[in-house]
Amino acid sequence: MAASKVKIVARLRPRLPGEASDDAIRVCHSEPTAVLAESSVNLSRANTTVNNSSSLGSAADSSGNRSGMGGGSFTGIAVNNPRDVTQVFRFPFTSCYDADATQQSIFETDVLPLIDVALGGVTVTIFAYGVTSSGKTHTMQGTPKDPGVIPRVVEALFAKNAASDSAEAAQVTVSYIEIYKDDVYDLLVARENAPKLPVRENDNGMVFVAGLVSSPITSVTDFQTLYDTATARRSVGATLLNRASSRSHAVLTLNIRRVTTEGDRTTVREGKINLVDLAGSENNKLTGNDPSRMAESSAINKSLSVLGQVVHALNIGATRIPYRNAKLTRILQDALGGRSVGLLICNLAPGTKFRQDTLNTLNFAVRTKNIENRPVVNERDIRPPPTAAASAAPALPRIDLAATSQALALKPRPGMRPSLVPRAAPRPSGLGIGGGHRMSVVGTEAAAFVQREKEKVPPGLSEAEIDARISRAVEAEVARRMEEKEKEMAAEREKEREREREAGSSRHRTKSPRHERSPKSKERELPPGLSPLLKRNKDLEDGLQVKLQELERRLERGNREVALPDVLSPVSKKKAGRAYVALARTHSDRGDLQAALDLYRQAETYVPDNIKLKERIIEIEWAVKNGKSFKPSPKKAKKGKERREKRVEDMDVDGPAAHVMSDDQMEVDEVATSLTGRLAGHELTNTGSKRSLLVDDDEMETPAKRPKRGEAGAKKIKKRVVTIESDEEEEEEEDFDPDVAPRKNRRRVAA
Ligand SMILES: Nc1ncnc2c1ncn2[C@@H]1O[C@H](COP(=O)(O)OP(=O)(O)OP(=O)(O)O)[C@@H](O)[C@H]1O
Repeated sequence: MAASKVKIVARLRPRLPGEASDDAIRVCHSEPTAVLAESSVNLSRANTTVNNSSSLGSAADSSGNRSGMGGGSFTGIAVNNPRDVTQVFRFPFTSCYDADATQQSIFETDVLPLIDVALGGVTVTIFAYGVTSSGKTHTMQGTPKDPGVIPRVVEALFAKNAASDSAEAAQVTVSYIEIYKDDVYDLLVARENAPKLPVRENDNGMVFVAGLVSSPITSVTDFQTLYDTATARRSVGATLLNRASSRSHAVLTLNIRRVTTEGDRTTVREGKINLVDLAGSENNKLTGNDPSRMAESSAINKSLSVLGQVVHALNIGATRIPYRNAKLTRILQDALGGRSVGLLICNLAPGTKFRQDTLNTLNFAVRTKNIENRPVVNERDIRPPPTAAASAAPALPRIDLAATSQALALKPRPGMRPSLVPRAAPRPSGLGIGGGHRMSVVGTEAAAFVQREKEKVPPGLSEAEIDARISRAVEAEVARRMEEKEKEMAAEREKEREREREAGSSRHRTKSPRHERSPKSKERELPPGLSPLLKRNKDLEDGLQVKLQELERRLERGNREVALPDVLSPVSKKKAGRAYVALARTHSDRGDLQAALDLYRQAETYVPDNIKLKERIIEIEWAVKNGKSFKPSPKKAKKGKERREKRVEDMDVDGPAAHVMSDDQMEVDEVATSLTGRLAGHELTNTGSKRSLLVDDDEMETPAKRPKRGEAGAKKIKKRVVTIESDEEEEEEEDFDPDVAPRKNRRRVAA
């Protein structure tokens, strides 16, 4: 099949009771561009664009329109620039729905055509994206009186079944998962019995959730019963913005198997429809989240941020797409640059309060628009044609035969049933579970197993029943072998620990207790990005130890894609983000906008929720794309800013005012040095103070030269005066304001 771009539609929900009425966000249907200002921005051209030339165009009138500009017409979403009322951002969409749009119209226009695609053997993924309370669940699930996309898809599927020849009716099975705090749960299983399910990848690069129930349904009523029970299990909670806010991402999958006969050719097609209701990105200031909601919120925001990174990586043609950084993106891998046909419904909430979130959503949408998938038709010929009884057989619970066959490394042989799914070229993957142990058996052995199972099948069974039986047997066999392997690996790990204990006690006999854990041997095991940080810190704090163990576990599992932002504490992330912003700013001042953009994007990976940063990225992207220069808007004066001088002389390094480099400083230091090869920008300390890094290397205390924390004895450091800019506000989110210019050489050191 030809490449297919993800289709994007936008839907603006109506105002809810109590929401102020304003026109910050508008849906335009074929609106003459003559009424939109020249300075408004067309975001289709430039992914994300902002026109900095505020001198163009006139102020918007009360309806947001302007006069006297250009020709043509515009269909899409118009958003007033929150920072400059003379500008309008325009996001063109072929399909966009305003507050009056009905569920029926969205379904008929954009969803219904995809059902035939799935019936043709292709995977279709429809997902609802948007800020919390923007109407995602309303769009996907709806209400009993006004059902959304999910119930309508099922209804349409069975309506098509009823209208077609019974021999060609689709057999449908359903699975339903939620991803809550980055763990996957089966919603078709009662919550108390639902374990966290592992996400696995077979040798063909197909990602699947292991152990997931897939239930057959034969009617809309069947589905509704199942769906209502499962939906009630979904994690929902009240926030200030939404009384029933989804605290998880939910993915409902309809597996569709269809047998068609044309002449003497009988074909089985297996399609899928993934219906994804994402949790909404959250601004904790607006949601008023308590600590438990905050934890959920941070998991939600992190996974959505990874989704944004995946989309960005696909857009720039990166060699590494960070699918593995969140379960959400692993599971949606096929829909993002994979083999499925995609539809993204961008849900938007009206009003100034949501304007920035709306811009973020639309920015994401525009990036997603460029993603190209390569849909694959999952079909195979069956000879001889099945009997009528076989085709009309009721659907049976199925497992992903393709996935399990792959797990068993099945090689189709003459006479064997070919795989249902086309084979892609094997992709290099991680080391697999257990540091290189693959959960597979030798092909011939597996083939022999299936052959034996086939021989056990009593005569007279339908094709579907034979499939189901073999699938179940294969599944049981895989589970048995995996269990065996787990046991073997556990025994190996135990032996390894035993060896380590023995080695440790022999070291203990020959060395002092201080050398019991050799830092050197520890460093060898660390991922390359982390070891320099730890090298400087002999006494690892407990939290870091835990993270380190987690990293080691991940490495053991073969996940090589551990990103630095995953392992830093929130404070360190903030500081690392600031360091990148400071560097970006210096590049931007020098006019190297591309480098600045890359650095701002790096900063975004550390502080994905920072709105000002997002705005800055949008602005610079536009400037880069259009070859324009970039002038940041002048920095607003900050309240309460004061300079104070700290006299640091003859201090005991263990004293409260001691100038000791913190772990966090080291991390920032590391980021800054690794980026530039020398120190630049600001060094940020735990106290919220900043020191310029634009100093000669030999002026800087390197960690090696610094007195060690906790070291006995009052070591003195050189008498000097350090001028430190300190500002309590600096720890606040606003401090990421990309307009903060790097202060030149704040640090004056007097010998
Ligand atoms: N098109 C619409 N028509 C009428 N009401 C709507 C519409 N869209 C959303 N709503 C209402 O807005 C509120 C929030 O919608 P919903 O729960 O679907 O948001 P959400 O994006 O799923 O939020 P969260 O991410 O927090 O789960 C609900 O009360 C819902 O009924």
